[in-house]
Amino acid sequence: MKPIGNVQSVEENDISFISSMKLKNGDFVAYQDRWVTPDRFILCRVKYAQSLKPFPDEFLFNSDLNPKAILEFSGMDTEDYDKYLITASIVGYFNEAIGEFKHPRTMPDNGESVYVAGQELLKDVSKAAVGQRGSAAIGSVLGTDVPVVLSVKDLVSQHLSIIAATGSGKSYTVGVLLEELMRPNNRAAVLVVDPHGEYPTLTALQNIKEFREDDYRPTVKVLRKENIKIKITELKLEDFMSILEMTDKMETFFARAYYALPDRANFRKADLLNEIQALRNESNQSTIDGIVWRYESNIMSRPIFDDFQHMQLKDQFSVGQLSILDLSGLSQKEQQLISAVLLRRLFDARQGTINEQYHEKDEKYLPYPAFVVLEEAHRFAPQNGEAKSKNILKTILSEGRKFGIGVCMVSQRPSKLDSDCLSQCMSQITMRIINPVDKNQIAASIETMSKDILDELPALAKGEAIISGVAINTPTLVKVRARLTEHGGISRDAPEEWVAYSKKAVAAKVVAPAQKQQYKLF
Ligand SMILES: Nc1ncnc2c1ncn2[C@@H]1O[C@H](COP(=O)(O)OP(=O)(O)OP(=O)(O)O)[C@@H](O)[C@H]1O
Repeated sequence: MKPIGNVQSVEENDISFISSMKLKNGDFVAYQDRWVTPDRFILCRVKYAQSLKPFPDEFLFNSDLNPKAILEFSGMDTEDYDKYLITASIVGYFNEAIGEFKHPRTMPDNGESVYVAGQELLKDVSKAAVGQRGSAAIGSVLGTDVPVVLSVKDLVSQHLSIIAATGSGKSYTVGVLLEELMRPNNRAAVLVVDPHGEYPTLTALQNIKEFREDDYRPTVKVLRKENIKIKITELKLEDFMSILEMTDKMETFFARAYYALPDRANFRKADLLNEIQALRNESNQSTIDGIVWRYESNIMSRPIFDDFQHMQLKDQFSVGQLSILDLSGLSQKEQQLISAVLLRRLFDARQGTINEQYHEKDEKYLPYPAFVVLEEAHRFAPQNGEAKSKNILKTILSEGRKFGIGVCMVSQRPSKLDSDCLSQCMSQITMRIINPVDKNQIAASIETMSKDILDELPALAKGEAIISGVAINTPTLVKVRARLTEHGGISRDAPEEWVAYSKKAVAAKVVAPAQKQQYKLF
Protein backbone atom coordinates (compact mmCIF):
# COMPACT_ATOMS: atom_id res chain seq x y z
CA MET A 1 0.00 0.00 0.00
CA LYS A 2 1.23 3.49 -0.84
CA PRO A 3 0.79 6.19 1.84
CA ILE A 4 -1.57 9.04 0.98
CA GLY A 5 -0.68 11.37 3.84
CA ASN A 6 0.74 11.85 7.31
CA VAL A 7 -0.90 12.28 10.70
CA GLN A 8 -0.86 15.92 11.78
CA SER A 9 -2.68 15.68 15.10
CA VAL A 10 -4.75 13.41 17.30
CA GLU A 11 -7.74 14.39 19.39
CA GLU A 12 -10.01 12.11 21.41
CA ASN A 13 -11.00 9.38 18.92
CA ASP A 14 -10.07 11.34 15.81
CA ILE A 15 -6.92 11.62 13.76
CA SER A 16 -6.23 14.48 11.35
CA PHE A 17 -3.87 14.00 8.46
CA ILE A 18 -2.68 15.98 5.48
CA SER A 19 -3.13 14.53 2.03
CA SER A 20 -3.32 15.66 -1.57
CA MET A 21 -6.07 13.07 -2.07
CA LYS A 22 -9.55 14.49 -1.58
CA LEU A 23 -11.35 11.79 0.34
CA LYS A 24 -15.11 11.73 0.84
CA ASN A 25 -16.99 11.48 4.11
CA GLY A 26 -17.44 7.80 4.98
CA ASP A 27 -14.32 6.61 3.07
CA PHE A 28 -12.06 4.27 5.00
CA VAL A 29 -8.34 4.88 5.64
CA ALA A 30 -5.82 3.10 7.88
CA TYR A 31 -2.59 3.65 9.78
CA GLN A 32 -0.15 1.13 11.20
CA ASP A 33 -0.19 0.23 14.89
CA ARG A 34 3.60 0.58 14.85
CA TRP A 35 4.34 0.46 18.60
CA VAL A 36 2.08 -2.42 19.59
CA THR A 37 1.69 -4.77 16.61
CA PRO A 38 3.73 -3.30 13.74
CA ASP A 39 2.04 -5.12 10.88
CA ARG A 40 -1.45 -4.43 12.19
CA PHE A 41 -3.51 -1.72 10.48
CA ILE A 42 -6.06 0.40 12.30
CA LEU A 43 -9.15 1.25 10.29
CA CYS A 44 -10.52 4.83 10.44
CA ARG A 45 -13.62 6.39 8.88
CA VAL A 46 -13.29 9.82 7.24
CA LYS A 47 -15.52 12.44 8.89
CA TYR A 48 -14.66 15.48 6.79
CA ALA A 49 -12.04 16.95 4.51
CA GLN A 50 -11.20 20.63 4.08
CA SER A 51 -8.63 22.59 2.10
CA LEU A 52 -5.48 22.91 4.16
CA LYS A 53 -4.32 26.32 3.03
CA PRO A 54 -6.91 28.95 2.11
CA PHE A 55 -6.22 31.28 -0.84
CA PRO A 56 -5.35 34.87 0.17
CA ASP A 57 -8.60 36.87 0.30
CA GLU A 58 -7.42 39.23 -2.47
CA PHE A 59 -7.27 36.28 -4.88
CA LEU A 60 -10.97 35.67 -4.35
CA PHE A 61 -12.35 39.20 -4.81
CA ASN A 62 -12.91 38.93 -8.55
CA SER A 63 -15.11 36.02 -9.48
CA ASP A 64 -14.10 36.32 -13.17
CA LEU A 65 -10.52 35.39 -12.28
CA ASN A 66 -9.43 31.89 -11.34
CA PRO A 67 -7.44 32.06 -8.05
CA LYS A 68 -5.17 29.27 -9.25
CA ALA A 69 -4.31 31.26 -12.38
CA ILE A 70 -3.39 34.23 -10.18
CA LEU A 71 -1.15 31.95 -8.12
CA GLU A 72 0.66 30.72 -11.19
CA PHE A 73 0.91 34.25 -12.54
CA SER A 74 2.46 35.38 -9.25
CA GLY A 75 5.00 32.57 -9.47
CA MET A 76 3.67 30.83 -6.34
CA ASP A 77 3.60 27.05 -5.91
CA THR A 78 0.03 25.87 -6.60
CA GLU A 79 0.71 22.47 -5.03
CA ASP A 80 0.56 23.92 -1.52
CA TYR A 81 -3.05 24.82 -2.18
CA ASP A 82 -4.01 21.33 -3.38
CA LYS A 83 -3.65 19.71 0.03
CA TYR A 84 -6.44 18.73 2.36
CA LEU A 85 -6.70 18.41 6.09
CA ILE A 86 -8.74 15.26 6.65
CA THR A 87 -10.29 14.17 9.93
CA ALA A 88 -11.14 10.53 10.48
CA SER A 89 -12.46 8.67 13.51
CA ILE A 90 -10.79 5.47 14.64
CA VAL A 91 -12.84 2.30 14.07
CA GLY A 92 -10.13 -0.09 15.31
CA TYR A 93 -8.62 -3.40 14.23
CA PHE A 94 -10.64 -6.50 13.55
CA ASN A 95 -10.30 -9.10 16.26
CA GLU A 96 -11.05 -12.50 14.69
CA ALA A 97 -11.52 -14.18 18.07
CA ILE A 98 -14.38 -11.95 19.19
CA GLY A 99 -15.58 -11.14 15.66
CA GLU A 100 -15.61 -7.38 16.11
CA PHE A 101 -13.51 -4.24 15.84
CA LYS A 102 -11.42 -3.37 18.90
CA HIS A 103 -10.04 0.03 19.71
CA PRO A 104 -6.18 0.00 19.67
CA ARG A 105 -5.97 2.02 22.92
CA THR A 106 -2.85 3.75 21.55
CA MET A 107 -3.08 6.67 19.17
CA PRO A 108 -0.75 7.14 16.17
CA ASP A 109 2.27 9.41 16.45
CA ASN A 110 2.32 12.65 14.53
CA GLY A 111 3.85 12.05 11.11
CA GLU A 112 2.58 8.45 10.95
CA SER A 113 1.69 7.36 7.40
CA VAL A 114 -1.95 7.00 6.45
CA TYR A 115 -3.16 4.68 3.67
CA VAL A 116 -6.40 4.16 1.76
CA ALA A 117 -7.92 1.02 3.29
CA GLY A 118 -7.64 -1.81 0.77
CA GLN A 119 -9.86 -4.81 0.11
CA GLU A 120 -8.06 -6.88 2.78
CA LEU A 121 -9.10 -4.40 5.51
CA LEU A 122 -12.51 -3.47 4.10
CA LYS A 123 -13.70 -7.05 4.00
CA ASP A 124 -13.75 -6.90 7.82
CA VAL A 125 -16.69 -4.48 7.83
CA SER A 126 -18.85 -7.44 6.80
CA LYS A 127 -20.00 -9.96 9.33
CA ALA A 128 -20.16 -12.79 6.81
CA ALA A 129 -18.62 -13.85 3.50
CA VAL A 130 -20.49 -13.92 0.18
CA GLY A 131 -22.39 -17.17 -0.29
CA GLN A 132 -21.81 -18.34 3.28
CA ARG A 133 -24.79 -19.74 5.21
CA GLY A 134 -26.64 -16.86 6.86
CA SER A 135 -25.15 -14.15 4.63
CA ALA A 136 -26.90 -11.38 2.71
CA ALA A 137 -24.71 -9.63 0.11
CA ILE A 138 -26.57 -6.34 0.02
CA GLY A 139 -24.11 -4.22 -1.99
CA SER A 140 -20.58 -2.86 -1.87
CA VAL A 141 -18.63 -0.37 0.22
CA LEU A 142 -19.41 2.95 -1.50
CA GLY A 143 -16.78 3.83 -4.10
CA THR A 144 -15.25 0.33 -4.13
CA ASP A 145 -16.26 -3.11 -5.30
CA VAL A 146 -15.69 -4.70 -1.89
CA PRO A 147 -18.91 -6.55 -1.04
CA VAL A 148 -20.91 -5.70 2.06
CA VAL A 149 -22.38 -8.85 3.51
CA LEU A 150 -24.82 -8.76 6.41
CA SER A 151 -25.41 -11.45 9.00
CA VAL A 152 -28.94 -12.79 8.47
CA LYS A 153 -28.87 -14.46 11.90
CA ASP A 154 -28.47 -11.05 13.54
CA LEU A 155 -30.98 -9.32 11.25
CA VAL A 156 -33.63 -11.88 12.11
CA SER A 157 -32.94 -12.27 15.81
CA GLN A 158 -32.57 -8.57 16.57
CA HIS A 159 -34.78 -6.89 13.96
CA LEU A 160 -34.02 -4.38 11.24
CA SER A 161 -35.21 -0.91 10.25
CA ILE A 162 -35.05 0.44 6.70
CA ILE A 163 -35.62 4.19 6.74
CA ALA A 164 -35.45 6.62 3.82
CA ALA A 165 -37.21 9.60 2.35
CA THR A 166 -39.64 8.72 -0.40
CA GLY A 167 -37.95 7.81 -3.69
CA SER A 168 -34.53 7.13 -2.12
CA GLY A 169 -34.59 3.39 -2.72
CA LYS A 170 -36.28 1.81 0.30
CA SER A 171 -38.46 -0.72 -1.44
CA TYR A 172 -35.70 -1.44 -3.97
CA THR A 173 -33.40 -2.29 -1.03
CA VAL A 174 -36.11 -4.41 0.61
CA GLY A 175 -36.30 -6.29 -2.72
CA VAL A 176 -32.53 -6.90 -2.63
CA LEU A 177 -32.74 -8.14 0.96
CA LEU A 178 -35.64 -10.46 0.12
CA GLU A 179 -33.68 -11.87 -2.82
CA GLU A 180 -30.79 -12.59 -0.46
CA LEU A 181 -33.10 -14.26 2.07
CA MET A 182 -34.52 -16.56 -0.59
CA ARG A 183 -31.14 -17.76 -1.85
CA PRO A 184 -30.23 -21.41 -1.22
CA ASN A 185 -27.85 -20.41 1.60
CA ASN A 186 -30.74 -18.91 3.62
CA ARG A 187 -34.06 -20.55 2.50
CA ALA A 188 -35.93 -18.20 4.79
CA ALA A 189 -39.59 -18.22 5.88
CA VAL A 190 -40.57 -14.61 5.13
CA LEU A 191 -43.79 -12.66 4.95
CA VAL A 192 -43.99 -9.16 3.51
CA VAL A 193 -46.91 -6.99 4.55
CA ASP A 194 -47.28 -4.94 1.39
CA PRO A 195 -49.86 -2.11 1.63
CA HIS A 196 -49.20 -0.88 -1.94
CA GLY A 197 -48.80 -4.13 -3.87
CA GLU A 198 -45.14 -3.33 -4.74
CA TYR A 199 -43.58 -6.75 -4.29
CA PRO A 200 -45.39 -9.28 -6.52
CA THR A 201 -42.62 -8.83 -9.18
CA LEU A 202 -40.45 -10.95 -6.86
CA THR A 203 -42.32 -14.04 -8.12
CA ALA A 204 -39.76 -13.96 -10.97
CA LEU A 205 -37.04 -15.19 -8.64
CA GLN A 206 -38.55 -18.67 -8.75
CA ASN A 207 -37.25 -18.96 -12.31
CA ILE A 208 -33.77 -17.46 -11.85
CA LYS A 209 -31.00 -20.02 -11.62
CA GLU A 210 -29.04 -18.21 -8.87
CA PHE A 211 -31.86 -19.05 -6.48
CA ARG A 212 -31.76 -22.80 -7.11
CA GLU A 213 -29.57 -25.48 -5.64
CA ASP A 214 -30.10 -29.25 -5.96
CA ASP A 215 -33.80 -29.73 -5.19
CA TYR A 216 -34.22 -26.28 -3.63
CA ARG A 217 -36.23 -23.71 -5.49
CA PRO A 218 -37.86 -20.83 -3.58
CA THR A 219 -41.61 -20.35 -3.66
CA VAL A 220 -43.15 -16.90 -3.90
CA LYS A 221 -46.79 -16.74 -2.94
CA VAL A 222 -48.91 -13.62 -3.37
CA LEU A 223 -51.90 -13.45 -1.03
CA ARG A 224 -54.43 -10.94 -2.31
CA LYS A 225 -57.37 -9.48 -0.45
CA GLU A 226 -59.78 -12.06 -1.92
CA ASN A 227 -57.76 -14.85 -0.23
CA ILE A 228 -57.46 -13.11 3.13
CA LYS A 229 -59.75 -14.65 5.72
CA ILE A 230 -59.94 -13.92 9.42
CA LYS A 231 -62.01 -16.33 11.44
CA ILE A 232 -64.41 -14.26 13.54
CA THR A 233 -63.22 -15.93 16.76
CA GLU A 234 -59.69 -14.56 16.10
CA LEU A 235 -60.98 -11.05 16.85
CA LYS A 236 -60.68 -9.81 20.40
CA LEU A 237 -63.25 -7.55 22.03
CA GLU A 238 -61.00 -4.52 21.46
CA ASP A 239 -60.69 -5.42 17.76
CA PHE A 240 -64.47 -5.27 17.42
CA MET A 241 -64.48 -1.95 19.25
CA SER A 242 -61.90 -0.49 16.91
CA ILE A 243 -63.67 -1.72 13.76
CA LEU A 244 -67.13 -0.60 14.83
CA GLU A 245 -66.24 2.87 16.13
CA MET A 246 -69.11 3.04 18.64
CA THR A 247 -70.15 5.55 21.28
CA ASP A 248 -69.34 4.69 24.92
CA LYS A 249 -72.92 3.58 25.49
CA MET A 250 -72.84 1.30 22.45
CA GLU A 251 -69.51 -0.16 23.57
CA THR A 252 -71.02 -1.06 26.96
CA PHE A 253 -73.89 -2.95 25.31
CA PHE A 254 -71.58 -4.55 22.77
CA ALA A 255 -69.26 -5.84 25.51
CA ARG A 256 -72.27 -7.26 27.33
CA ALA A 257 -73.36 -9.09 24.17
CA TYR A 258 -69.83 -10.37 23.56
CA TYR A 259 -69.46 -11.75 27.10
CA ALA A 260 -72.94 -13.33 26.84
CA LEU A 261 -71.70 -15.63 24.05
CA PRO A 262 -71.84 -19.20 25.41
CA ASP A 263 -68.45 -20.11 23.85
CA ARG A 264 -66.18 -17.22 22.87
CA ALA A 265 -63.71 -19.60 21.22
CA ASN A 266 -66.38 -20.98 18.97
CA PHE A 267 -69.13 -18.76 17.57
CA ARG A 268 -70.36 -17.43 14.24
CA LYS A 269 -70.94 -13.86 13.08
CA ALA A 270 -74.71 -14.33 13.38
CA ASP A 271 -74.42 -15.65 16.97
CA LEU A 272 -72.94 -12.35 18.14
CA LEU A 273 -75.59 -10.43 16.22
CA ASN A 274 -78.26 -12.48 18.01
CA GLU A 275 -76.69 -11.66 21.38
CA ILE A 276 -76.75 -7.94 20.48
CA GLN A 277 -80.42 -8.16 19.47
CA ALA A 278 -81.24 -10.04 22.66
CA LEU A 279 -80.27 -6.97 24.69
CA ARG A 280 -82.92 -4.85 22.98
CA ASN A 281 -85.59 -3.32 25.22
CA GLU A 282 -87.81 -0.26 25.07
CA SER A 283 -85.25 2.11 26.51
CA ASN A 284 -82.25 1.21 24.32
CA GLN A 285 -83.76 0.83 20.83
CA SER A 286 -81.66 3.51 19.15
CA THR A 287 -78.40 2.34 20.78
CA ILE A 288 -78.98 -1.27 19.68
CA ASP A 289 -79.97 -0.07 16.19
CA GLY A 290 -76.66 1.80 16.01
CA ILE A 291 -74.65 -1.28 17.02
CA VAL A 292 -76.59 -3.54 14.63
CA TRP A 293 -76.10 -1.15 11.73
CA ARG A 294 -72.35 -0.94 12.39
CA TYR A 295 -72.03 -4.70 12.92
CA GLU A 296 -73.95 -5.54 9.74
CA SER A 297 -72.06 -3.10 7.54
CA ASN A 298 -68.56 -3.77 8.96
CA ILE A 299 -68.60 -7.41 10.01
CA MET A 300 -71.53 -9.35 8.54
CA SER A 301 -71.07 -8.01 5.02
CA ARG A 302 -67.24 -8.10 4.92
CA PRO A 303 -65.91 -11.28 3.29
CA ILE A 304 -62.56 -11.10 5.11
CA PHE A 305 -64.36 -11.99 8.35
CA ASP A 306 -65.45 -15.59 8.12
CA ASP A 307 -67.34 -18.01 10.36
CA PHE A 308 -65.04 -20.96 9.75
CA GLN A 309 -62.04 -20.20 7.56
CA HIS A 310 -58.81 -18.50 8.42
CA MET A 311 -55.51 -18.28 6.63
CA GLN A 312 -53.37 -21.21 7.65
CA LEU A 313 -50.20 -20.01 9.35
CA LYS A 314 -48.13 -22.58 7.45
CA ASP A 315 -49.49 -21.17 4.17
CA GLN A 316 -47.88 -17.87 5.05
CA PHE A 317 -44.79 -19.08 6.86
CA SER A 318 -43.00 -21.90 5.17
CA VAL A 319 -39.26 -22.53 4.82
CA GLY A 320 -37.99 -21.37 1.41
CA GLN A 321 -41.17 -19.37 0.86
CA LEU A 322 -41.63 -15.66 0.39
CA SER A 323 -45.25 -14.75 1.10
CA ILE A 324 -46.45 -11.37 -0.08
CA LEU A 325 -49.54 -10.15 1.70
CA ASP A 326 -50.86 -7.66 -0.84
CA LEU A 327 -53.14 -5.39 1.21
CA SER A 328 -53.68 -2.80 -1.51
CA GLY A 329 -57.31 -1.79 -1.78
CA LEU A 330 -58.04 -2.37 1.91
CA SER A 331 -58.62 0.43 4.41
CA GLN A 332 -55.86 1.32 6.88
CA LYS A 333 -57.94 -0.10 9.75
CA GLU A 334 -58.38 -3.41 7.91
CA GLN A 335 -54.67 -3.51 7.12
CA GLN A 336 -53.83 -2.95 10.79
CA LEU A 337 -56.30 -5.54 11.94
CA ILE A 338 -55.13 -8.21 9.50
CA SER A 339 -51.52 -7.61 10.54
CA ALA A 340 -52.43 -7.66 14.23
CA VAL A 341 -54.26 -10.99 13.92
CA LEU A 342 -51.46 -12.47 11.86
CA LEU A 343 -48.67 -11.32 14.19
CA ARG A 344 -50.61 -12.54 17.24
CA ARG A 345 -51.05 -15.97 15.69
CA LEU A 346 -47.39 -16.10 14.67
CA PHE A 347 -46.23 -15.15 18.17
CA ASP A 348 -48.57 -17.67 19.77
CA ALA A 349 -47.46 -20.42 17.36
CA ARG A 350 -43.73 -19.85 17.94
CA GLN A 351 -44.10 -19.44 21.69
CA GLY A 352 -46.30 -22.57 21.94
CA THR A 353 -43.97 -24.60 19.72
CA ILE A 354 -40.82 -23.62 21.63
CA ASN A 355 -42.50 -24.22 24.99
CA GLU A 356 -43.66 -27.63 23.68
CA GLN A 357 -47.29 -26.71 24.14
CA TYR A 358 -48.00 -27.35 20.44
CA HIS A 359 -46.90 -30.52 18.71
CA GLU A 360 -46.36 -31.69 15.17
CA LYS A 361 -50.01 -32.42 14.43
CA ASP A 362 -51.29 -29.13 15.86
CA GLU A 363 -52.33 -26.46 13.41
CA LYS A 364 -50.39 -23.93 15.48
CA TYR A 365 -47.13 -25.89 15.43
CA LEU A 366 -44.43 -23.80 13.68
CA PRO A 367 -41.02 -25.39 14.13
CA TYR A 368 -38.82 -22.76 12.41
CA PRO A 369 -38.05 -19.04 12.80
CA ALA A 370 -39.93 -16.49 10.72
CA PHE A 371 -39.19 -13.01 9.41
CA VAL A 372 -41.86 -10.37 8.82
CA VAL A 373 -41.24 -7.28 6.66
CA LEU A 374 -43.64 -4.43 7.39
CA GLU A 375 -43.74 -1.81 4.64
CA GLU A 376 -45.15 1.54 5.76
CA ALA A 377 -44.40 0.47 9.34
CA HIS A 378 -45.63 3.83 10.70
CA ARG A 379 -49.16 2.69 9.80
CA PHE A 380 -48.83 -0.38 12.00
CA ALA A 381 -46.98 1.23 14.92
CA PRO A 382 -47.67 4.97 14.82
CA GLN A 383 -45.85 7.30 17.18
CA ASN A 384 -49.10 9.06 18.04
CA GLY A 385 -52.50 7.49 18.00
CA GLU A 386 -53.82 3.99 18.03
CA ALA A 387 -53.28 0.99 15.79
CA LYS A 388 -54.49 -2.51 16.56
CA SER A 389 -51.13 -3.90 15.47
CA LYS A 390 -48.99 -1.72 17.75
CA ASN A 391 -49.13 -3.78 20.96
CA ILE A 392 -48.33 -7.12 19.39
CA LEU A 393 -45.54 -5.49 17.39
CA LYS A 394 -44.04 -4.13 20.58
CA THR A 395 -44.26 -7.58 22.17
CA ILE A 396 -42.59 -9.23 19.19
CA LEU A 397 -39.87 -6.60 19.01
CA SER A 398 -39.01 -7.04 22.68
CA GLU A 399 -39.54 -10.81 23.03
CA GLY A 400 -39.39 -12.12 19.45
CA ARG A 401 -35.71 -12.94 19.79
CA LYS A 402 -36.46 -15.79 22.24
CA PHE A 403 -38.96 -17.28 19.83
CA GLY A 404 -37.19 -16.73 16.53
CA ILE A 405 -39.39 -14.00 15.11
CA GLY A 406 -37.65 -11.15 13.33
CA VAL A 407 -39.27 -7.95 12.11
CA CYS A 408 -38.07 -5.51 9.47
CA MET A 409 -39.76 -2.11 9.77
CA VAL A 410 -39.70 -0.03 6.60
CA SER A 411 -40.75 3.61 6.68
CA GLN A 412 -40.25 6.96 4.99
CA ARG A 413 -41.45 8.85 8.06
CA PRO A 414 -39.45 7.76 11.12
CA SER A 415 -40.92 10.67 13.10
CA LYS A 416 -44.35 9.05 12.67
CA LEU A 417 -43.07 5.62 13.71
CA ASP A 418 -43.25 4.61 17.37
CA SER A 419 -39.84 5.43 18.86
CA ASP A 420 -39.81 2.35 21.16
CA CYS A 421 -40.37 0.11 18.15
CA LEU A 422 -37.66 1.86 16.16
CA SER A 423 -35.17 1.60 19.01
CA GLN A 424 -35.71 -2.17 19.21
CA CYS A 425 -34.37 -2.61 15.67
CA MET A 426 -30.73 -3.44 16.31
CA SER A 427 -29.67 -3.18 12.66
CA GLN A 428 -30.41 -0.21 10.48
CA ILE A 429 -30.33 0.51 6.78
CA THR A 430 -30.73 4.27 6.60
CA MET A 431 -30.92 6.04 3.26
CA ARG A 432 -31.38 9.68 2.30
CA ILE A 433 -33.29 11.64 4.96
CA ILE A 434 -33.72 15.38 4.61
CA ASN A 435 -36.52 16.27 7.03
CA PRO A 436 -34.92 17.49 10.31
CA VAL A 437 -37.78 16.06 12.41
CA ASP A 438 -37.12 12.62 10.92
CA LYS A 439 -33.38 13.04 11.51
CA ASN A 440 -34.02 13.88 15.16
CA GLN A 441 -36.17 10.80 15.61
CA ILE A 442 -33.38 8.66 14.15
CA ALA A 443 -30.82 10.31 16.42
CA ALA A 444 -33.04 9.71 19.45
CA SER A 445 -33.92 6.08 18.64
CA ILE A 446 -30.77 4.64 17.09
CA GLU A 447 -27.81 4.50 19.46
CA THR A 448 -25.22 3.65 16.79
CA MET A 449 -26.03 6.81 14.80
CA SER A 450 -23.18 9.18 15.54
CA LYS A 451 -23.45 12.82 14.56
CA ASP A 452 -21.08 12.50 11.58
CA ILE A 453 -23.19 9.64 10.19
CA LEU A 454 -26.40 11.62 10.71
CA ASP A 455 -24.87 14.56 8.87
CA GLU A 456 -24.28 12.31 5.88
CA LEU A 457 -27.95 11.34 5.46
CA PRO A 458 -29.15 14.27 3.31
CA ALA A 459 -26.17 13.85 0.95
CA LEU A 460 -26.85 10.21 0.08
CA ALA A 461 -27.86 9.48 -3.50
CA LYS A 462 -30.56 7.04 -4.64
CA GLY A 463 -29.56 3.49 -3.72
CA GLU A 464 -26.88 4.59 -1.23
CA ALA A 465 -27.30 3.68 2.43
CA ILE A 466 -25.58 3.78 5.77
CA ILE A 467 -25.77 0.33 7.28
CA SER A 468 -25.21 0.10 11.00
CA GLY A 469 -25.95 -2.12 13.97
CA VAL A 470 -25.42 -5.75 14.86
CA ALA A 471 -25.60 -7.22 11.33
CA ILE A 472 -22.39 -5.41 10.31
CA ASN A 473 -19.06 -4.87 12.09
CA THR A 474 -18.98 -1.06 11.79
CA PRO A 475 -21.32 1.56 10.28
CA THR A 476 -20.57 1.63 6.56
CA LEU A 477 -21.63 3.66 3.54
CA VAL A 478 -22.99 1.18 1.04
CA LYS A 479 -24.07 1.20 -2.59
CA VAL A 480 -26.99 -1.22 -2.64
CA ARG A 481 -26.54 -3.79 -5.43
CA ALA A 482 -28.75 -4.05 -8.51
CA ARG A 483 -31.87 -6.20 -8.26
CA LEU A 484 -31.96 -9.61 -9.93
CA THR A 485 -35.74 -9.33 -10.24
CA GLU A 486 -37.65 -6.37 -11.61
CA HIS A 487 -38.45 -3.59 -9.12
CA GLY A 488 -42.18 -3.21 -8.55
CA GLY A 489 -42.36 0.30 -7.05
CA ILE A 490 -41.83 2.24 -10.26
CA SER A 491 -42.08 6.05 -9.91
CA ARG A 492 -44.62 7.43 -12.36
CA ASP A 493 -43.46 9.96 -14.96
CA ALA A 494 -46.38 12.42 -14.90
CA PRO A 495 -45.38 14.69 -17.86
CA GLU A 496 -44.65 11.58 -19.97
CA GLU A 497 -48.12 10.18 -19.19
CA TRP A 498 -49.88 13.54 -19.74
CA VAL A 499 -48.25 14.06 -23.14
CA ALA A 500 -48.95 10.46 -24.21
CA TYR A 501 -52.59 10.79 -23.13
CA SER A 502 -53.00 14.16 -24.82
CA LYS A 503 -51.46 12.87 -28.09
CA LYS A 504 -53.81 9.88 -28.04
CA ALA A 505 -56.81 12.14 -27.47
CA VAL A 506 -55.77 14.50 -30.30
CA ALA A 507 -55.19 11.54 -32.66
CA ALA A 508 -58.61 10.12 -31.81
CA LYS A 509 -60.25 13.45 -32.73
CA VAL A 510 -58.36 13.66 -36.04
CA VAL A 511 -58.99 10.12 -37.23
CA ALA A 512 -62.57 9.66 -36.11
CA PRO A 513 -64.47 10.58 -39.30
CA ALA A 514 -67.81 9.56 -37.85
CA GLN A 515 -67.47 12.36 -35.33
CA LYS A 516 -66.43 14.95 -37.91
CA GLN A 517 -68.96 17.69 -38.40
CA GLN A 518 -70.42 17.59 -41.91
CA TYR A 519 -70.80 21.10 -43.34
CA LYS A 520 -73.08 21.88 -46.28
CA LEU A 521 -72.56 25.06 -48.23
CA PHE A 522 -76.26 25.51 -49.02
N1 LIG B 1 -29.75 0.40 -5.46
C1 LIG B 1 -30.34 0.88 -6.53
N2 LIG B 1 -29.85 0.66 -7.76
C2 LIG B 1 -30.44 1.14 -8.85
N3 LIG B 1 -31.57 1.89 -8.84
C3 LIG B 1 -32.11 2.15 -7.66
C4 LIG B 1 -31.55 1.66 -6.44
N4 LIG B 1 -32.32 2.06 -5.43
C5 LIG B 1 -33.32 2.77 -5.98
N5 LIG B 1 -33.20 2.83 -7.31
C6 LIG B 1 -34.10 3.55 -8.23
O1 LIG B 1 -34.78 4.55 -7.50
C7 LIG B 1 -36.20 4.47 -7.70
C8 LIG B 1 -36.91 4.72 -6.37
O2 LIG B 1 -36.63 3.65 -5.50
P1 LIG B 1 -37.77 3.04 -4.55
O3 LIG B 1 -39.01 2.75 -5.32
O4 LIG B 1 -37.16 1.88 -3.83
O5 LIG B 1 -37.99 4.25 -3.58
P2 LIG B 1 -38.78 4.29 -2.21
O6 LIG B 1 -37.86 4.93 -1.22
O7 LIG B 1 -39.31 2.95 -1.86
O8 LIG B 1 -39.94 5.27 -2.58
P3 LIG B 1 -41.47 5.30 -2.03
O9 LIG B 1 -41.38 5.72 -0.61
O10 LIG B 1 -42.11 6.32 -2.90
O11 LIG B 1 -42.02 3.92 -2.21
C9 LIG B 1 -36.45 3.08 -8.24
O12 LIG B 1 -37.44 3.10 -9.24
C10 LIG B 1 -35.14 2.63 -8.82
O13 LIG B 1 -35.15 2.79 -10.20
